[in-house]
Amino acid sequence: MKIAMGADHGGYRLKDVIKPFIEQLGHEVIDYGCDCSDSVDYPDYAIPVCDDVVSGKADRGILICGTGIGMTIAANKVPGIRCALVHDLFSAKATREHNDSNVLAMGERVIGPGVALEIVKIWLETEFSNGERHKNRVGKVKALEDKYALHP
Ligand SMILES: O=C(CO)[C@H](O)[C@H](O)[C@H](O)COP(=O)(O)O
Repeated sequence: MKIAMGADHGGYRLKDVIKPFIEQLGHEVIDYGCDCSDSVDYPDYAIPVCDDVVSGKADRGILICGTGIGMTIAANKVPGIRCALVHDLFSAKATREHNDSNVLAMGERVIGPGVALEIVKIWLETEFSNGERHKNRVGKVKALEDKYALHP
């Protein structure tokens, strides 16, 4: 798969640990930065990743900031994005099976690299469930994008 990645200054160190790990798993990474501790704004890094996922340039996205919360809020403003904030292994599997999440967010100030790498592996390798109830619920979430869409 092609995985788009982005981080702010609170998450770039974890991004730089996860990136080679994803490549070792056989995936291609599109890295939108950032790459140093200079203070930046998380929406500027969330949006290019989400744009790639929505357009199909990337299959999935991974976003990292200090808590993962800012990235999650920004990502879920983009129609077509289902971004899950995950800091445990159970949720990594469940959000793929139940929510068909296409973007994963994590907080470098919340979890260590060991857990983060396990989360990434599970999240990349778990398929969306075929269960009708999950498809129905994701469909209702998609319908919200039309209901609350801004009109030009
Ligand atoms: O958006 C966040 C918090 O919800 C991210 O964790 C940011 O990385 C964090 O706010 C950055 O904080 P800083 O004090 O500017 O380093």
